[in-house]
Amino acid sequence: MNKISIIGAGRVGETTAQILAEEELCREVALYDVREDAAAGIALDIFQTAPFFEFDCRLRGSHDPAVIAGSDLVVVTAGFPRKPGMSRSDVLAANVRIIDEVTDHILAHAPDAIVLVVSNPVDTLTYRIAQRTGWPRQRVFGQAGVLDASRMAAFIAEETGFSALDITTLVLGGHGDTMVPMPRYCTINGVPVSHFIAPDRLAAIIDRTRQGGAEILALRKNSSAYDAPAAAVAAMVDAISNNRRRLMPCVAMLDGEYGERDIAMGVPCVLDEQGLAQVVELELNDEERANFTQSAASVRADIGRLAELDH
Ligand SMILES: NC(=O)C1=CN([C@@H]2O[C@H](COP(=O)(O)OP(=O)(O)OC[C@H]3O[C@@H](n4cnc5c(N)ncnc54)[C@H](O)[C@@H]3O)[C@@H](O)[C@H]2O)C=CC1
Ligand SMILES: O=C([O-])CC(=O)C(=O)O
Repeated sequence: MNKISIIGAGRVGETTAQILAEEELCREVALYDVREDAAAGIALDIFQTAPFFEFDCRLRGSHDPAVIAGSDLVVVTAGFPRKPGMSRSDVLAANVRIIDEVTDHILAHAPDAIVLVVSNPVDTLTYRIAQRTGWPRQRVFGQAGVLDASRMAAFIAEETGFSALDITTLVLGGHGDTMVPMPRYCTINGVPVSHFIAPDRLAAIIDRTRQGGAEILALRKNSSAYDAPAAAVAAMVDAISNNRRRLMPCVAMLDGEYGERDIAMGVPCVLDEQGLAQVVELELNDEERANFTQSAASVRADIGRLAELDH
């Protein structure tokens, strides 16, 4: 991939830029932020790590949105993070204005790009960008489940003592308290986690996963999580940039899959160089189905607020 832009050079944006450059996932990373000179300073600072991390990817930052021109992929990390005690939905009204402005910059300067949305509430803002651009779901999708699954994997590694490398997890649904961890699909090198973890301990891990973002927020206090979120974004970018056809949970626009339509939420998808190549439909059991439906209802409540915010 030639050029990847990051809109919003805050904590998640900056950390993502560093990983994309270090891993040489493209030839150029462009950073755009409304804060005067901030993106330029961050790009320069990261480029000056090139001799240490041995990369020759270029970085450029600006408060002129034209810096994103010609991007193959745009990562959207602009917007307010929540503060302790808030839900992600509490920043919807503030962030939808930012996201609309950002979308117009993408339409104007990067009309052929794939858009990877990170800003919260990510399901609703992915939906918003899909609506405003009118682009197919293949090119507009969001990051949530890759991060949520990595948290669940960390908790399982702590609980069992097994290497995090051997743990596979899956989290679907909206990126909120109603997210849907899928223990039936969680294994340690193919062995179901239920073989190693008692039901009450597994229930506690599921609950902790649902609260994973709030746990970091409560500890960091001045910011929400950004190291693992940036790594999750970079993993998705790597799948796209290297045409890997990886199976990853993505915030995808649904068109009847899982019984839902006109909504964006987390489902397993195949990522390749075109973006979101395919939504994979799993057979859900009764409990998973009930949880997924409840999660869809909560995302839909936020999507319903978009119309009110337009007035
Ligand atoms: N989907 C996910 O899994 C995750 C989502 N997030 C979300 O990502 C967003 C960013 O989080 P942080 O980087 O921690 O916040 P931050 O406050 O460090 O950075 C946000 C950046 O957006 C910029 N910005 C604001 N309005 C803009 C505009 N109109 N155009 C361009 N840039 C603009 C700000 O100047 C700031 O630099 C938040 O909404 C947060 O909730 C964070 C972690 C995980
Ligand atoms: O918790 C937050 O607000 C940020 C986020 O989405 C996460 O870390 O999962």
